[in-house]
Amino acid sequence: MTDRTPPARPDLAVGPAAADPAQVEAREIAHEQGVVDRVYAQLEVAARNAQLLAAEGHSRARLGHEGGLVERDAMVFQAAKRIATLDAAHEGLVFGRLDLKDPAVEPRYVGRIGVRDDDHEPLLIDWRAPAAAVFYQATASEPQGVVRRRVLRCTGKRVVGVEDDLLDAEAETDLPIVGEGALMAQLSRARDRRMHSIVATIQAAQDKAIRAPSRGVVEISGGPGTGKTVVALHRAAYLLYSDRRRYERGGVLVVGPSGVFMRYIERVLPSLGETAVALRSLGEVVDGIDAVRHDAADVAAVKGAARMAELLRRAARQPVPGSPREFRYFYRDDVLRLTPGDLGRVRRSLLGQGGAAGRRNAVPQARAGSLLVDALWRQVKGERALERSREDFAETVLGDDRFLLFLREWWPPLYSAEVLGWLRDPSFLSTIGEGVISVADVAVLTRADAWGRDAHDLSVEDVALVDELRHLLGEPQEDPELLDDPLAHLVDANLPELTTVQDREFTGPRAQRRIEDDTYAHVLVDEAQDLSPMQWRMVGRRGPTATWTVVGDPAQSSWPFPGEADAAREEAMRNKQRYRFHLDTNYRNSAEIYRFAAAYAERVGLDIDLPEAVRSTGVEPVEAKATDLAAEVTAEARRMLDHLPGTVGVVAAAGRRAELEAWFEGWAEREGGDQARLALLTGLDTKGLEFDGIVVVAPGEIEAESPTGRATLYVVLTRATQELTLVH
Ligand SMILES: Nc1ncnc2c1ncn2[C@@H]1O[C@H](COP(=O)(O)OP(=O)(O)OP(=O)(O)O)[C@@H](O)[C@H]1O
Repeated sequence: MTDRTPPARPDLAVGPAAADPAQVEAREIAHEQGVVDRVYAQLEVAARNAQLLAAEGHSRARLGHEGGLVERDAMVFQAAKRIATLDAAHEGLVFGRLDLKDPAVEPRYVGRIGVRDDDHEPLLIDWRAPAAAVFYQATASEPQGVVRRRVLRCTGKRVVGVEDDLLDAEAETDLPIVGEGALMAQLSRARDRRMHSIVATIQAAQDKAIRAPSRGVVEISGGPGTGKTVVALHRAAYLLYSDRRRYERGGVLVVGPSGVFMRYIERVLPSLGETAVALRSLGEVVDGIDAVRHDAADVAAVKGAARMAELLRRAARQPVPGSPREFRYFYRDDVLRLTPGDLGRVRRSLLGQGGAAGRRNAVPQARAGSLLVDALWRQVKGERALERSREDFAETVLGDDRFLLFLREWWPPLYSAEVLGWLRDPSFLSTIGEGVISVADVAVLTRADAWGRDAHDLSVEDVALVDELRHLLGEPQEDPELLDDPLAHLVDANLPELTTVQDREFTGPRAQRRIEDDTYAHVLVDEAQDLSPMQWRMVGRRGPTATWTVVGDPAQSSWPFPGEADAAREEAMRNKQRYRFHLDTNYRNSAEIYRFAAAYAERVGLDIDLPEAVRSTGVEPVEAKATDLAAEVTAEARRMLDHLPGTVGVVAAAGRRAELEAWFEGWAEREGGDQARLALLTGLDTKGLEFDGIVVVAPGEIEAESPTGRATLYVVLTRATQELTLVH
């Protein structure tokens, strides 16, 4: 079922002057060009005015009514500038026209932003404004007063085509109806390396999700290619428009599966005039970290599990591995000794002082020093010593290099990546893991391939753990009370002796923002079915008071324990109200390709959400048996590149990555460097992406790669718009 009931499509020209279709089209284009020219001219005027007014000073801009106009014009100017630079080649500023039944009402033009004429009458309506909603919601069965909906295809400022839908066949009108329908024209276009806005052809069911009220959590579900991602991005633009103050100030965070995916979607919001959005892949959610490497499936399954939260909570309370376990101090006639038991008591008392969240880094070194001095003072027995006051004693101890060195080692500021590194040690892991993780978990986490080379070499899965620790430990900060530390001169020189190689390796001086700055006013999670419980905790921290958009399709999930992830997702949403939207038309795949993918999914027992693919190409997917895999795959990729106008993806199991690159060495340059139409990908890399042609290398290997390999292969099979070849 398409969202819009197919409109009536009579002969090309309706009405009295049934003329040559090409002539009618040319006449219509010329007319629309006149309108578009007027809009651009007015935009230039607005831009000049905005510049002049802005030059008069910002302060006026926020005063009174006139000020409001300045602000608006400046916005128009900014948005227009971005549109002009970013998307002129693909998408025009004016894209829609509505002709209403009431002949007294002038046609309305809809565009990426709103533009008014000199009398402040709307010349172009912002697609997000209430007056534009009918452009998307009118259907042939419910025309809502619209007779004809027209989509203008522009290249830059030039109108190159129009596509009409006659919505009210009963209406008495002599409006000509031109073209094949905007949606089909849009869906058949060649794909490039970027996702484009669908602002001209948003379908009614999609529009409902986009314009849902900015409350609680909007959940968008649907099978492959139903527009979940692109709809969610348009929703972000809609929210910024409808409550700019709240969302621009509070920030909008978009979380997606990979860096490749973030690059794929990064143009959509700027092309809608919005740039105030943080786009982060799961490996980049924590400031200053950009992890791209994935752990092996079994390692990822342990690191992402909910039990890691308790494991890390325990780790964050442990003594620093390798730090001194006791301390002796000679004072007058006394030998004072802090035993492991004494130090444990002081540590627990300090941990109790880290604020409501019990954060270790929130307790300054000076506070730790003072408690240790108390513990020492309680042991002072000798008469000569007791002649002196506690203050004298404290001054002596705190001025003693030996004590200060001990203090630095025993209560240092802790970096989360450093604490994560402690988990590499089997005995540390066994101590804190008792009753939390299994022997099998310990075996997985202590395997050589479970961790990177050092604290900076983090996997995507590690990032959620680092974030958990950041929130358990608090920000490491220089202790202001120790800034004039008499020991400062000593510390630099002595650091190599003070810490083990491992300690220093895991002490990352990463630039981090403050924890309080992590939150956003809106959080959009794409491919939500893939988040592990630990990743839900990380993302949840970004939006305790935010509104949310959550997008996903459970059948495409690469997380093996959905129950646990659902619980963590509930926790992250904190009982917010849900608004659910379901999309059921596949706009990506040809009907032939999706039929093939759906049959596969059913055969292997995936519980799929079955959308209807609306576009048929007559080209069935091909399965080939290769005797020489490299030769077959490269020949097929060559064939696709030669006759498909857009992109081609070659997908193989992660284990074949290096081999695949060798097969295609030099191809990227041949196809035009960065603009290359060819991409080499692993199964997981393909999440959320699409290509005109897909070549799957040894699909059985992708299936066998992880417990969720079948779901991954289903994702791969649903990436192509035109052609799909599997080489076994
Ligand atoms: N209304 C529309 N008009 C034109 N194109 C559309 C429309 N809706 C979706 N599309 C196109 O369909 C393709 C699939 O959209 P999108 O990637 O958002 O789907 P998805 O549901 O997130 O897919 P998946 O779950 O498989 O990753 C994109 O090329 C998108 O531009």
